[in-house]
Amino acid sequence: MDTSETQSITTPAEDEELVAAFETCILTAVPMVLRSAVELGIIDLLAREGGASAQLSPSQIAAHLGIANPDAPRTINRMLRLLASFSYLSCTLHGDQSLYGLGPKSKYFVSSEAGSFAPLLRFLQHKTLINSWYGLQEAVKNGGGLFENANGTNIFEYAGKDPALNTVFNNGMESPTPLYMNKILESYRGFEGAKTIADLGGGVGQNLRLILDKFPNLRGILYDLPHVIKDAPAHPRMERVGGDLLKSVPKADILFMKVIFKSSHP
Ligand SMILES: C[S@@+](CC[C@H](N)C(=O)[O-])C[C@H]1O[C@@H](n2cnc3c(N)ncnc32)[C@H](O)[C@@H]1O
Repeated sequence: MDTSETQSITTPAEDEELVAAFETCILTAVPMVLRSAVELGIIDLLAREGGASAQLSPSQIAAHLGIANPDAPRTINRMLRLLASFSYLSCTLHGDQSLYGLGPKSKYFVSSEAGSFAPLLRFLQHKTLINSWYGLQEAVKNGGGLFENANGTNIFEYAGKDPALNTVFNNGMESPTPLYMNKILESYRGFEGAKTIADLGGGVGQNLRLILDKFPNLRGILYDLPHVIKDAPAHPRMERVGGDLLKSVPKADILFMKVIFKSSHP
């Protein structure tokens, strides 16, 4: 048969759409696998032992982590192959052996004072939050909020009653902050000249501490719900005040709010 006369059934664009649609069905696996790789300590291990260019085999990874299960290297290989195919890790083939190292995106999930998305991933992939998504159709049909419908109250009140989730929530908000707040502080001039700033819904003070460190003449008020404020570390120019911003807010030259959204809808 003369292949030059073969008719294309689909266009290249349609082929891409088909692959993208199929990929969507398995996308859930990506943050789930990444979360497990973080929790197992694989991402930190690759940063520590693998360095910028060195790579480790699944067997070496299992040995470093002290995992005795003989099937673990096989499972780790499957996990890391998925993460490599989504550019989280690098992967090199040596014969039939795959070696893995940090990749373009995984550096943002390494534990670091300079900021990490790992705790945010841990929070957003928490069973309590994931479970709420199953109520989306119900919320569309009968109203209410996703989290409220599944858990009887909003995420903020719920965290106040569940200390473990409260910690996961606060860490999830705190840990990525330096990744973008330091960039904002390099160019934003709006804090200059002010004497006081109140961070409303400021979490455990992650943004405010960076702002105060950058502006030594500024004094700050960290304002959040009492169960959040009790875990906020001290800063010499920061007052920590527990309260409800829907009822009252402190007075200050600047009222700062970041990632605050309050809604009774999903
Ligand atoms: C998504 S977090 C953002 C934290 C911080 N602003 C940041 O950018 O990382 C929302 C914060 O708002 C706080 N919050 C929610 N409702 C509040 C209320 N009624 N009064 C005070 N704080 C509230 C939560 O406790 C939480 O710390």
